[in-house]
Amino acid sequence: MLLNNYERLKKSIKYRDLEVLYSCKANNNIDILKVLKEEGSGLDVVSPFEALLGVKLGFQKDKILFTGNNVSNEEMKFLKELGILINIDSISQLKRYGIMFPGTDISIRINPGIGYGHHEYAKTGGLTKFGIYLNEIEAAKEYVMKYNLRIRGIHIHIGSGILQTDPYISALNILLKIANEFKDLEFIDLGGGLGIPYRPGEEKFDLGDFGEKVSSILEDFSRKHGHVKLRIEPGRYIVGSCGVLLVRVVSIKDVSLNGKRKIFIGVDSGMNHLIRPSLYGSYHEIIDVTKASDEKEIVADIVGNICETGDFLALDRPMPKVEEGDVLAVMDAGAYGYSMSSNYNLRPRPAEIFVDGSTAKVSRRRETFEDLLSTFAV
Ligand SMILES: Cc1ncc(COP(=O)(O)O)c(C=O)c1O
Ligand SMILES: N[C@@H](CCCC[NH3+])C(=O)O
Repeated sequence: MLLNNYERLKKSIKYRDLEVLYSCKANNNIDILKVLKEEGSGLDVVSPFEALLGVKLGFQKDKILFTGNNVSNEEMKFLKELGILINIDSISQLKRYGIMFPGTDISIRINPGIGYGHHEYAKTGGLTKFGIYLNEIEAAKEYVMKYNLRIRGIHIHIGSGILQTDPYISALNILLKIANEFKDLEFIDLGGGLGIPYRPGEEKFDLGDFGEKVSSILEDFSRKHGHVKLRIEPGRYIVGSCGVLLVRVVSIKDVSLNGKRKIFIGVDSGMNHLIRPSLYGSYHEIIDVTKASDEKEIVADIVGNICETGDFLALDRPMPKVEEGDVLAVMDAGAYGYSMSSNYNLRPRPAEIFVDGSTAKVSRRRETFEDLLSTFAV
């Protein structure tokens, strides 16, 4: 499934010079990273350790791009020493970079003024903290001249969980207008954000339409202004459908108050392992894999073991008659699941199992109490 998603996306864009930089914030499972590296993928990284991990795993350095936000001078120094290109996110960062590393290469993240995403929090274009705004470009050019910097690429990333092509085309057109103002650009980076259907019956992203439109715009641009490489930075699209979170039902509460009945299916996991439902109200399909039939008989909230009322994996969900001890599979948990998990309530994270055909291996072992204790100054 992983390779299918990767290949399908790559093949949909016919433009002759395409580079895919997998966005490893979606899922940093080491076996996934190894597979994608073997396929020739590059890496979109957003923190010094993501960059270091990419280098340690053997990703080509010139295929790793660091797109940080509120980046400190210490972090920039670390990345420069590692040999990773920095995609500059603000005028402040550009100025500080120029003083520290005059005469070197950069890329620039532009905020095209429009943002899209599956939730307000998943929009990164528009009035957000991300990127250099269109009305800051003149100032950016001045710093580029002053510090003799070379802009190798320009970049946008307008948001995450986008299911239509149009937002990409609007943003790309804005970016390409600006591209004319920079000489000898090596790449145009369209960012990531391609969505996947989470709900039954939800429409898929029309990859054919996306690929065709993006390719034709880029071909046209290259003909008029000289050749540029196209980069994209998908995360969710590649890994979202590949992951399943397995949880066990430990306790069922069937109660009523003021005439309203409520069934709580309590599991041994929660927002500490998959925060998307609590944070964005996101929907994940949940299947009782212990039951032979999926016939819906009850409506229940599927809740975790964390001390927060907002700790749920699903609300008012039609389910079969789940029993204590059953295992539930929370589907499409491959993107922003483990990578957004935490030790809240001092609960260890689960293991990660990498399944390849009929073989399975532990990619990351389950955390222990000793792991949690190891950072305490006891
Ligand atoms: C700069 C950048 N590129 C790529 C991505 C990947 O996004 P997605 O997983 O939605 O494809 C993100 C995350 O939103 C990002 O911040
Ligand atoms: N973490 C998000 C989206 C934001 C991605 C990072 N900018 C999700 O689960 O959908």
